[in-house]
Amino acid sequence: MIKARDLARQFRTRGHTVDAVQGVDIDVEPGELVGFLGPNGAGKSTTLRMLTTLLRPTAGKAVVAGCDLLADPAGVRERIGYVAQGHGAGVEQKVFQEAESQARFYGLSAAAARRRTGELFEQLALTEVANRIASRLSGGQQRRLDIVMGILHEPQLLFLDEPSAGLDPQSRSNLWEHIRALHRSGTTVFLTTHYLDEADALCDRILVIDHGKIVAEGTPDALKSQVSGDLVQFETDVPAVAAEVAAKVEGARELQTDGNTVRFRVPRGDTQLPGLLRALDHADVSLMSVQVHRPTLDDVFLTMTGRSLREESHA
Ligand SMILES: Nc1ncnc2c1ncn2[C@@H]1O[C@H](COP(=O)(O)OP(=O)(O)OP(=O)(O)O)[C@@H](O)[C@H]1O
Repeated sequence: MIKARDLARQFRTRGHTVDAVQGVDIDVEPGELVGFLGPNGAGKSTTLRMLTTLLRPTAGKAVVAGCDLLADPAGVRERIGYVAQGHGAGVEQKVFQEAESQARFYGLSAAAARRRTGELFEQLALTEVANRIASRLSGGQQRRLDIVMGILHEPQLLFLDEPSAGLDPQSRSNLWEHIRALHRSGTTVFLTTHYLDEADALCDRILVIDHGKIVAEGTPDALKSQVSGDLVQFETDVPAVAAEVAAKVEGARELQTDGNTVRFRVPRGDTQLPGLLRALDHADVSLMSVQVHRPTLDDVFLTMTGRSLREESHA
C-alpha cells in the first residue's frame, strides 16, 4: 500500500538548510495499522505530507495506494484519506451539512453524500450532534468529525497525523476504538504519534523516526524484546539464597539485591518464571511477592537514541 524509497526533504530557511527527512524507506502492506513514532521535530509530519502529495520530496520516490507519488499525485489523492493535526474547519455550518458538502466535493451524488454521511455519523457516534456547529463539539467529537471528513470517499488508505493530540484519556481510548473499527473493516491506516502508549495499544507495527531517519522498526513486542529482556523482581526473607538461585536462570543478568528485594533481567520472563519458582521452592526460598515487567517502548526509544521520548514529547 505504501512503498517509499530514500524519501527526503530539505527546507532552506534564512540561508541555512534543514534536513527534515533524510532518506527514509517505508513499506506498508494492505490492511496494516502502522504507527510512525518520534519526538517533536523528528520529521513525522514532513514525511506524512510528502506521502499525501502535499509536499514535494527533494529526493527519493514512492508508490502510494498503487499510484506513483511524483508521476500521478492526483491518483494518490483520489485513493487516500488524510486527517491533519487539529480541526481545520472554521465554518459556522451544522456538522452534518459540512460533511455532506465535503462528500459532494469528493464527487458523490446528493443522495449518496447524504447516505454516506449518515452511515459514518452513526459509525463514529456523531448522530446526536449532527445539528451542532463544529466549534460546539467536544475535542473527541471534533477529532471523530475530522476522521469522517477523511474517509467519506472510502479511501483504501487513511493517514492520521497525531490523531489523539490534546484529547483527555477517555476521549483518546474512545477514538482508539473507532480507529480499530476502521482497521477491522479493511482500511489500511498509517498514523503519526509521539505517544508511546498509543503506538503500543493500536499498531500492528511501528516505525521509529528520530532526526529525520528511521532508527527502529517492528511489532511493539518485537521492539520491546530487542531492548533488554524482562525485569523480574521478587521479595524474600532470604535474598542471598534467592540471588544464588536467580543467577543460575538461563540468560539472567544485571542481578541486584536491595534489602529483601532481588532484581534481574531474563530474555523471556513469562516463560522462564515457572522454572524459577520451582527452583526457589526446591531451595526452600519462600516469596512475599513476584513481579515481571516487560520493557516499554520508552525503553526502546532510549536504547535507540539515548534519549527518553516521553521527556521530549512533553518538552
Ligand atoms: N516549512 C518548513 N521550513 C523550515 N523547516 C521546517 C519546515 N517544516 C518543518 N521544518 C523542520 O523540519 C523538521 C521536522 O519537522 P516535522 O514537522 O516533520 O516534525 P514532526 O516529527 O512532525 O514534529 P511534531 O511532532 O512537532 O509535529 C523540524 O526541525 C522542523 O523545524
